[in-house]
Amino acid sequence: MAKIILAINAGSSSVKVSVYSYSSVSDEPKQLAEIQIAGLTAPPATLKYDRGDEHIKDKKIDGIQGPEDAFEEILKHLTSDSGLTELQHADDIEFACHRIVHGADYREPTRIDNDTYHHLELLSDLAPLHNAGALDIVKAVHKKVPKCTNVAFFDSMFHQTIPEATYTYAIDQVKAKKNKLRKYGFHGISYAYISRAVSSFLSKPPSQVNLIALHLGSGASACAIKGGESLDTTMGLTPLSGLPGATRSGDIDPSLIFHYTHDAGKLSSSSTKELHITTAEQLLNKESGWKAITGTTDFGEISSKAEQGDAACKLAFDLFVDRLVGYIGSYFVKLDGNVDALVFAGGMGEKGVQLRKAVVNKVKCLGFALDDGKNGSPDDDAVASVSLGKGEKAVLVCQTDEQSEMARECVTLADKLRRL
Ligand SMILES: Nc1ncnc2c1ncn2[C@@H]1O[C@H](COP(=O)(O)OP(=O)(O)O)[C@@H](O)[C@H]1O
Ligand SMILES: CC(=O)OP(=O)(O)O
Ligand SMILES: [Mg+2]
Repeated sequence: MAKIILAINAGSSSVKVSVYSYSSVSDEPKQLAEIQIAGLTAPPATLKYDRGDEHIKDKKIDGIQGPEDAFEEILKHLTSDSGLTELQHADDIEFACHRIVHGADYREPTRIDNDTYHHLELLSDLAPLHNAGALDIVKAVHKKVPKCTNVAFFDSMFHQTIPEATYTYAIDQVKAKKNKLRKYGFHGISYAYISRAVSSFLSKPPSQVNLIALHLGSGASACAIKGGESLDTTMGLTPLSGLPGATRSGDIDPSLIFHYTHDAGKLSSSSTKELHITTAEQLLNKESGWKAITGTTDFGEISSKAEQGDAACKLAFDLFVDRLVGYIGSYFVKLDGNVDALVFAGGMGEKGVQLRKAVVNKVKCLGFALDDGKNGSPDDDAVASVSLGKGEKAVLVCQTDEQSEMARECVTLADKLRRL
């Protein structure tokens, strides 16, 4: 009988869940449905639901308080859809795969039992604004689907191959090791998907493919991928560093926080019993980025207003292009100029026509060039080329899919995860 996997992606502003079935561990999981609640930080949230090729629902939804609420609403929708015959009762779910942003030194997908749960809770201090929401969903699954096996997939896992000189911060090494202060890197589930999908598109094994990959969503990062493995990435100890995001500052001079507010080190009003965040973390993570410069977190809106001459939007747009081309240049050198493709992914990477144009224009000197026609409407496949011709290095758009990456890995590991 077919077994059901739920793959749950708790992002900073959305909860996305895909439903898969599989019969044996040698199967590719088959996607049955995809549902998401987005806009959690800018209510009212929106719910989108697709089953197979059918678009079932797209509506605004009130009263969603956070990720746990969003998940319960999603589960209710899935189990009450009579068209989704494979999932009529929550107990039909064998595995729930959870995207956990910070896994510190976890090196592989891990079954979540009581001990792992508490260990992950302790890690929340390293990613105070990310892990807590995902753990709330783990709790909700435990309550609503007690028979299913919860498995943690870590965003940080893909970056274990980053060399020591790259992941080390130039601070006291005893304190650094004791407190686990180093670059971890995130969006790794997405980069694993991108590396595999692009290698298959280029008809080469991942071990022979070098990429500069850009995951540009509410949180944005870049990654240098060498032979299918992470060589460097822009996020660090937490997802705050590197590129700016919807509400995140990205890299700043660390001294800036002492000039920003005298209360920077005090606990912020968002702190709760489980969550300890300072005013500085609150400001730089939640009240910076596009929201601070333009008043909106929607980069689509920022891009069109920038074109119409809105000064704040133009500043945000140009600032992002500036940071992006800086990292592309740096990673091009780190990869010795052997780059098979520059890959755009994530909401802004996939939909940001103007953004891709501005970035690729600036990195022409590295051998990248865009086909304006293809860039305006890329093919709807997992990977589409938007580059000019065969002479130039490839520029690709990848519709990254963290849920499918987790489900695929879960099927491969199913026997081991069940036995543990
Ligand atoms: N047409 C567009 N052009 C550029 N960016 C867009 C466009 N439409 C949506 N976006 C951006 O995509 C982001 C969402 O990306 P996504 O990867 O789904 O985010 P998340 O981090 O929540 O997973 C939105 O915050 C928005 O800024
Ligand atoms: C790691 C991270 O920033 O994730 P998201 O983009 O979902 O916020
Ligand atoms: Mg995301």
